[in-house]
Amino acid sequence: MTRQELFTNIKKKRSFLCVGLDTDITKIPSHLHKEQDPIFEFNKQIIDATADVTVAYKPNIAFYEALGPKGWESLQKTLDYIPNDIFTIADAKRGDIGNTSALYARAFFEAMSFDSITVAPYMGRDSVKPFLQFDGKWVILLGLTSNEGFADFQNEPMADGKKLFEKVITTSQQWGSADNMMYVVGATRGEMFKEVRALAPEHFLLVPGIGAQGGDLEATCKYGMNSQCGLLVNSARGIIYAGNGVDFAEKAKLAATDLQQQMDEMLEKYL
Ligand SMILES: O=c1ccn([C@@H]2O[C@H](COP(=O)(O)O)[C@@H](O)[C@H]2O)c(=O)[nH]1
Repeated sequence: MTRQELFTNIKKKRSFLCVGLDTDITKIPSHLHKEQDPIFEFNKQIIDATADVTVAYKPNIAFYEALGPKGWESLQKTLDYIPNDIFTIADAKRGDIGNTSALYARAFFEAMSFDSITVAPYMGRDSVKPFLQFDGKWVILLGLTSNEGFADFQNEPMADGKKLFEKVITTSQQWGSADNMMYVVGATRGEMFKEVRALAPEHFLLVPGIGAQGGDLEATCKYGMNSQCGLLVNSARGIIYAGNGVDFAEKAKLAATDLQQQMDEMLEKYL
């Protein structure tokens, strides 16, 4: 999917919502356990309930690989079920020496057909570039993460006075462009979106941290939105576990629609 197609979907749905499919077998409603593949059945119902207000789905791979081969099967079925016009993100946070990264890329872009993958940048250029060799696919580099520990390294000044996340964002622009690279910036980072936008005005940002982590949608949009919206805002637990009974999908739909309506207002205000 191209940047323009992503923006067209955002305008059409008045939404830049990314639903996180962080499906935990211990948290899904008990009535689903009688199904042959409870994880897929849960995801299927979540997708049916939220697809009309959603522009991206982001399964976090940990939730699937923790279940072994059966988890990978549920992931593949989920990916196949997501409508073609919705952007897919493998939140896998991969990255290794070049030949290994090349195989991670094949796993998620060829064996599975995700549109994008999250990549940890800290092994540098040869660990990231293999993911950028696939036409129409995207790398989403960790920039400024949503968790408390972001301050340990990402926000630390380096010898040249630049913070590590600034260095990641500027240097990585030599490897890819706004048409095949995005950055992860947490919704908990507030005004720091200004610093990110000064360095990457055109790139899309994947923004986790809304909902369960208490991130701020208004600040994210005020400081982070660009002329093509430039934001994919993720919520997982806040949507998929909005309910825990037989009506879990309806509750998820309400939570997703509530967020979409706030996004509609943000688009009106800041785009
Ligand atoms: O900085 C980051 C990077 C990734 N994540 C991931 O996003 C979701 C957030 O889930 P919620 O339930 O909406 O909190 C999850 O998959 C994280 O691994 C992040 O939170 N922060």
